[in-house]
Amino acid sequence: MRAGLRVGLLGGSFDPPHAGHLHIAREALKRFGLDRVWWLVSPGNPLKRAGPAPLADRMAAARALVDHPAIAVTDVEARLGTRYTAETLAALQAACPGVRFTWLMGADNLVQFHRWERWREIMARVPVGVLARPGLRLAAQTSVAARAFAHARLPAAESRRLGKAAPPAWCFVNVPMVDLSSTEIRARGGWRRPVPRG
Ligand SMILES: Nc1ncnc2c1ncn2[C@@H]1O[C@H](COP(=O)(O)OP(=O)(O)OP(=O)(O)O)[C@@H](O)[C@H]1O
Ligand SMILES: O=C(O)c1ccc[n+]([C@@H]2O[C@H](COP(=O)([O-])O)[C@@H](O)[C@H]2O)c1
Repeated sequence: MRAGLRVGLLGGSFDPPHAGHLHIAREALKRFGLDRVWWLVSPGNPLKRAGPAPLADRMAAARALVDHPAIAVTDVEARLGTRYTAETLAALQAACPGVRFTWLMGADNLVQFHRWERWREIMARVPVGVLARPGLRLAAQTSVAARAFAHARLPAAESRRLGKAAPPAWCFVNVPMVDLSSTEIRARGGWRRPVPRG
């Protein structure tokens, strides 16, 4: 992989993937000055008790949805055997020296970011790009992590510098919002989990 390539990592359960994911991935490419976005389809969020649908189903649905040449769908965490984001980043940085990774997330995840394993290490490893999500813009910007790293916040007007900024650096961008969530899609039966056999 080309040294200096700027890769945004959008981790998620994608249970199921939806237009909101695609929207923020496209916005992140533009707003944060990235060359690529990789979706990291998670084997399972360490903070969620209920397991998601099988990884193969979520990967297939994500691949069917993504239609952009700079956005790739990956099962990197399953391949690396990592579950926590801090571990995943350490392994990716060791495997791809020279690639500049940026962690991407919706505003909801910044609200609870301080509960993630070794979250300060994540901030020290990579720039973090946060994208607006309906109803969560204020909560994100006043969250524990936002306050702890107020000194490392890049103004939205300079968001295109994020992809090559030295960490710690984070930026919140107020992009147009898509009001969709996997929870809502599951609740209306829009994602059929395979029925377990036996
Ligand atoms: N509509 C959206 N707007 C902004 N960010 C989003 C949106 N949907 C998902 N994201 C972000 O994408 C990443 C992966 O999200 P995830 O796969 O958990 O989807 P979700 O819709 O939030 O799922 P769930 O409802 O099950 O929590 C997270 O960082 C999340 O904040
Ligand atoms: O590392 C952690 O402690 C941690 C805690 C919660 C969520 N994450 C990651 O955040 C991403 C979004 O998770 P989710 O389930 O909200 O889609 C996904 O990549 C998870 O692995 C990571």
